[in-house]
Amino acid sequence: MSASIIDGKAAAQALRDRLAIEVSRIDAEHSWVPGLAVVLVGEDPASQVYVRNKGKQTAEAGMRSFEHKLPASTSERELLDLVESLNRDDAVNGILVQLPLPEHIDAQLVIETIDPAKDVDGFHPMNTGALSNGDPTALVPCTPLGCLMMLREQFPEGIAGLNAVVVGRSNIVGKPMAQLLIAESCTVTVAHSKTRDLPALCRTADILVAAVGRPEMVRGDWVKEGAVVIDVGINRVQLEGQEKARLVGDVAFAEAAERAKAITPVPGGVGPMTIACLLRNTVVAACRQHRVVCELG
Ligand SMILES: Nc1nc(=O)c2c([nH]1)NC[C@@H]1CN(c3ccc(C(=O)N[C@@H](CCC(=O)O)C(=O)O)cc3)C=[N+]21
Repeated sequence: MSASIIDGKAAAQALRDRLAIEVSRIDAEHSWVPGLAVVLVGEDPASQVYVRNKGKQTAEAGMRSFEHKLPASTSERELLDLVESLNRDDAVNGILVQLPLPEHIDAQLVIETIDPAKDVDGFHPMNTGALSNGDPTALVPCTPLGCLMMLREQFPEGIAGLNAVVVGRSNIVGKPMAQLLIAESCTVTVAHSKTRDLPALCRTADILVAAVGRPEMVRGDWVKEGAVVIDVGINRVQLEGQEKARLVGDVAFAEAAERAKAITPVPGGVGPMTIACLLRNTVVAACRQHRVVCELG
């Protein structure tokens, strides 16, 4: 089998097109547009590029974008004060504080200070709890939500009853991905660094999600024939004798593509969908805050 390549860029564009239509409808009917605040502490160049892309795509969808760039020396108290002022700002419907934060700042405390109704990352315990309770009003973390949207497209007959293996148990991807798949009635196994015979476990997966942050760790012979493979990894690897770093996923793409039915590439797979889902969560959050109906499902 030779896999079809799941076009995350196109899927993200299609979602952003729907969002733009919804935003212009809201503007016409209610005279407001959703606003997203992104907070970046420190000057990590990769993070800066990523924040710039988010700002651009937010504006392209007709939404308001508020960027707050703070120096790495910002104190925890100053950051908490900013978050609290964004919580009170009616023009701000979604708040994202870019992670990781400098070591002198307690990231969990910052997350718990964000108003759960504006927590478009879905990292607040109120939202993680709601997701694990199967509460449809939970704001769901963007990366797993994007993965689920792409998975659904691959299975017109539905994913209920399929075996899903999630490799990685992080709070931002592995755990919420597992919760979403449980809610979809998959049979879910979460694997991690202590898992015994990971290759054999992965070979049981109809749906294989790799979210470990180790370049090309998942090999081709770990993939069941006809499986759908979602590669969440975005690893920058510096090749000898080459100037620019190359982006690779957590899956050895060429090998896996020989056995999978479909697979996401890196770049151009999960990453673009993550940003589109952030915008989607912002529109959904804004509609709830204004108590208007949102036509995004
Ligand atoms: N509070 C918080 N929420 C996040 O969602 C969050 C965060 N912090 N910190 C950083 C990570 C990273 N992340 C990415 C999203 C999209 C791409 C993306 O679009 N990548 C492109 C390639 C970009 C490139 O070329 O570098 C792609 O995969 O095609 C990458 C990385 C969200 N994160």
